[in-house]
Amino acid sequence: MASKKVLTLVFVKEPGKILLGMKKRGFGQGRWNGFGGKVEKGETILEGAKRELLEESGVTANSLTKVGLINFEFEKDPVILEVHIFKTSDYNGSPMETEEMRPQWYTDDAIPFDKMWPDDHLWFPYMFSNRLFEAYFLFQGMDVIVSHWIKEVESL
Ligand SMILES: Cc1cc(-c2ccco2)c2oc(N)nc2c1
Repeated sequence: MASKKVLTLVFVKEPGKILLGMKKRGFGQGRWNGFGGKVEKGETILEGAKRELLEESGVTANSLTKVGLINFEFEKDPVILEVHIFKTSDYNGSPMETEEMRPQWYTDDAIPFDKMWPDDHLWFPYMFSNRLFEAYFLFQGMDVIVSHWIKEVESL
């Protein structure tokens, strides 16, 4: 019986650069990613996204813009990850290292895709060109994408 786990990812943007975090432990450890995690009972997806960004980077988002919605599935695993992706350039605070993440700014033309999840280079162009998207990725283990689709949508 398939079940869903709702997660968030937030990318902080400045003109020409993006804030990424090196995941120091747990799921996705050793990869650069946006900031995020589980949405807890009693909070909205937006509240969860803001909370995880603050917990993981010390940055407070004043507003978030929807970027996309991705469903990730792993072979032989009934739990589908429903990941809601946001970006912000309206925030307070300077990024700081936490137990979970080591933040670092990257210029948009030098994103370390070789040290990120293998799906990122496929949907980052939608984020950078402000095209709302939905996507699905089927993983075999943590490194191999067996199949995927991405489609631009008018609303999420
Ligand atoms: C399978 C997978 C999971 C995540 C994830 C976990 C928590 C939030 O997102 C990813 O994030 C990115 N960029 N690719 C990802 C692939």
